[in-house]
Amino acid sequence: MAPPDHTDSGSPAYLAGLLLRGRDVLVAGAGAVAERRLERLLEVGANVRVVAPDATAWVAGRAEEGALVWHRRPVAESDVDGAWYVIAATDSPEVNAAVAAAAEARHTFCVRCDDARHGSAWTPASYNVADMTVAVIGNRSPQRSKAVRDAIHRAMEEPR
Ligand SMILES: C[C@@]1(CC(=O)O)c2cc3[nH]c(cc4nc(cc5[nH]c(cc(n2)[C@H]1CCC(=O)O)[C@@](C)(CC(=O)O)[C@@H]5CCC(=O)O)C(CC(=O)O)=C4CCC(=O)O)c(CCC(=O)O)c3CC(=O)O
Ligand SMILES: NC(=O)C1=CN([C@@H]2O[C@H](COP(=O)(O)OP(=O)(O)OC[C@H]3O[C@@H](n4cnc5c(N)ncnc54)[C@H](O)[C@@H]3O)[C@@H](O)[C@H]2O)C=CC1
Repeated sequence: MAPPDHTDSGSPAYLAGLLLRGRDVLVAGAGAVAERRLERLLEVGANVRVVAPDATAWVAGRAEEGALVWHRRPVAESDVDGAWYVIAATDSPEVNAAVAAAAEARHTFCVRCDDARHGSAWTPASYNVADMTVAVIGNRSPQRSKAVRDAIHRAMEEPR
């Protein structure tokens, strides 16, 4: 089910703060995009399973030290079983579509990195400081969200 393209106010995404500590998260694909999202998932303590034939050196390193589990093979629909949250970040639109469909069938939120409208969650541009996270989300406008996030970051650092 595709989200609406726009609303009368704000992003079409409903922002929620997911508490993923100790919860199972599936990341399909282990390239640059997956890596960017994995950093934060590990910071918040999610139990991450990565499924991908190849991974970046950073992902392989985190797997080696036990920070996440890396299954070195193509993803299967059954990998979605048990996950609270899914990121479909392979470089194959067909594979991402199959992962997103498996997540939809299980009522599990899924970010589809190649075709956001056919996923059920989006990743904000974020910034973390002490016990505070700033997250900005637009309407498939990551560059604009990044710019707003950076502006907020600068404002937070200005002396009062
Ligand atoms: C909708 C969303 C869904 C989601 O993936 O979660 C989405 C979708 C898509 N992004 C695409 C492209 C790029 N996205 C980035 C970067 C970021 N993308 C992020 C979020 C989101 N991206 C979600 C909500 C965004 C919003 O607020 O509106 C950020 C903020 C967060 C993060 O990724 O961690 C992060 C900045 C992180 C930071 O710097 O902190 C770059 C690189 C860059 O900018 O450096 C590029 C390549 C250059 C370009 O095209 O701009 C494509 C086309 C893919 C294709 O070609 O196949 C799609 C697909 C589509 O729109 O359907
Ligand atoms: N949403 C966003 O912010 C952005 C999204 N993209 C999209 O994300 C996709 C991925 O980008 P990158 O990480 O740069 O690609 P990449 O080429 O660096 O990595 C692709 C990953 O997918 C894995 N993979 C391939 N087939 C698979 C399968 N059957 N099962 C499991 N894993 C499989 C590969 O092993 C590899 O780890 C791009 O093709 C593009 O469509 C690109 C830039 C930003």
